[in-house]
Amino acid sequence: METVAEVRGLGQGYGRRQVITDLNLDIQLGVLGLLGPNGAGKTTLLQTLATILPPRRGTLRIGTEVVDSARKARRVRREIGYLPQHFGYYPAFSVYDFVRYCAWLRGVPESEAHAATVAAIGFVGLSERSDARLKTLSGGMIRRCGIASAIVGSPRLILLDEPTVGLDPAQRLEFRTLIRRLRREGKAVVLSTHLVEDVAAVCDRVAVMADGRVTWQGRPDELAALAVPGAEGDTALERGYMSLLGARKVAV
Ligand SMILES: Nc1ncnc2c1ncn2[C@@H]1O[C@H](COP(=O)(O)OP(=O)(O)OP(=O)(O)O)[C@@H](O)[C@H]1O
Repeated sequence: METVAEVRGLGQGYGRRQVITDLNLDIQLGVLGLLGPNGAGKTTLLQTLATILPPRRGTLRIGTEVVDSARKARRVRREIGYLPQHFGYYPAFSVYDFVRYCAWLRGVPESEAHAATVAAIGFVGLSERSDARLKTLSGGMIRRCGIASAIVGSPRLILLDEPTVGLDPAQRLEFRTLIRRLRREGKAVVLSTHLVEDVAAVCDRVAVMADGRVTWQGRPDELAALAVPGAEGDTALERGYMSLLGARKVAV
């Protein structure tokens, strides 16, 4: 399986605070779920992969490029789509304006920007609302718009930080359909979430983070198989995940 991004020995932090320590991760084609308790470092890792935070230690490789300078970060950014947990937008922008602006930020060439914008808006099913102002859209439509902004220009690596927060059940099902389509189109998607059901529904692999490290990696069925008798959780995957977290607490 082709590796789209690779992190080796990553150290990351804010000021004097160390948040990620010696983290190693390979990101391959398909959908990787990133699970972990609050504060584990998931957002910090996604921001590093998005080349927003330069690694303090270790290396980040995107495609064939080792990203060790601002110039190289700019070069690979075209290949990366990032949807932050709380993404900002101008409420007066239309859907089209917003996605086109994101295409410009990503460096999509001007000659391709219109077609790329129209395609991304079509992908998330918002073509008929293309001229609607963002302030008139529902929360679910705003999220879809955010996904359009992350995929415009067809990046290979798509990083989604808790994209289903606040969505109703029907919108979450729609979201899963979009993720499955991205997988079919040969993308590498990293999905940070607290919703184990989303991982069970769409992820090929799971990485569990705790205290700034990846503490477990494998397939969802392998995570489910870690469940110990009497483990908390409503689904097999939740029971496996809770057992892993419990085991970690005992081990520390
Ligand atoms: N800008 C910042 N300045 C200082 N500390 C930060 C900053 N951003 C995050 N942190 C700290 O870094 C640690 C990791 O945060 P991060 O947001 O990466 O975790 P997370 O796994 O995404 O958490 P959550 O599930 O709550 O979103 C936390 O202890 C957090 O308080």
